[in-house]
Amino acid sequence: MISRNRRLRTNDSIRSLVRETSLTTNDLVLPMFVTEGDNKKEAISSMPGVFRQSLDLTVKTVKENYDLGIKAINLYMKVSENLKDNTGKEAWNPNGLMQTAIKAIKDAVPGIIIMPDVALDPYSIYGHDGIIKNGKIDNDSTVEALVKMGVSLAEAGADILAPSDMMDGRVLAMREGLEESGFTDVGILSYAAKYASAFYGPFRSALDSAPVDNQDIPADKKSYQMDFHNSREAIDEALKDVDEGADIIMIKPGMPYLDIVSKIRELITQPIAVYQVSGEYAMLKAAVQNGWLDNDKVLIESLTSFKRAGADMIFTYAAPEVAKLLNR
Ligand SMILES: NCC(=O)CCC(=O)O
Ligand SMILES: [Mg+2]
Repeated sequence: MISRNRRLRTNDSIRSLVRETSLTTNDLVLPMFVTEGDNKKEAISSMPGVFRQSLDLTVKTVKENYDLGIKAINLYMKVSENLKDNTGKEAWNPNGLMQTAIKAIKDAVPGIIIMPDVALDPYSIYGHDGIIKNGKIDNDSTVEALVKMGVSLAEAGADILAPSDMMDGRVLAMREGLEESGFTDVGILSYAAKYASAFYGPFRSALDSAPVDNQDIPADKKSYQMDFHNSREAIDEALKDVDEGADIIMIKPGMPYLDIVSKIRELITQPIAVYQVSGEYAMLKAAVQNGWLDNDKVLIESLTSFKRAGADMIFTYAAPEVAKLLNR
């Protein structure tokens, strides 16, 4: 034998020398759930270690995580039922929870990159990302609403808008809305390939935002989120969003969709984000709680696999504990 691959695996030093990818705190984006009120910290049972917090505690958590090296957060609001309707208009209330949260966090931690979620589902009585017309999710009126939401979040101080709704044409409309309002430096991270996935279950219970059971409206999000049987369609979605002005492209969920990450990596030059979604997080944590998997090892391995597939940044609920592991 001339070639022995094991030579370069002999010890830790040689392995680190030939390492092709590595995970650092620079890669991490922390998704956070904010709820109304003061001094509130509510556990989310299907997401061990993740909490819905009122804004005062959220600001503290952001500060702690910034000091650990986490430079970006992705925000989700849980608003009360009486603020929800079919238009989602609470989403662009200048004094709404999201707008207030962005201002308070920026004041306390000016260096943090705030990437608010842009979608109507937390504000929709139907739990859909769009406005319902004649029993269907109406694309174009939803896009108009999303532009209003996006501009209002930019006014509050958002750095990068993160539209997760999967309506067609919303990236271009949002880019134009931002330009016209003078927010030329506010970026767009588009959820370009977001699949209709069963892995979002724990997230929807965290925000109480699942599509409601009502025979007059669609029971699922399959008319706008992607069919998980497809991959060419994901490429088309990503290329379109790049053409429409997206600065960063998101692929979601993560672990079951690494083939998509790898394909899109070959085709675009823009940074790619991947989301380790609530169901992936829940799955790992459940096995850890049973003593079946080693927490630290599976977290690092699963997140590193996103980097290997081609991701530049990773949205993960485990960001705080992973940052601590990486800082050791
Ligand atoms: N825009 C956020 C989601 O759709 C769900 C994420 C998750 O399941 O973690
Ligand atoms: Mg699209």
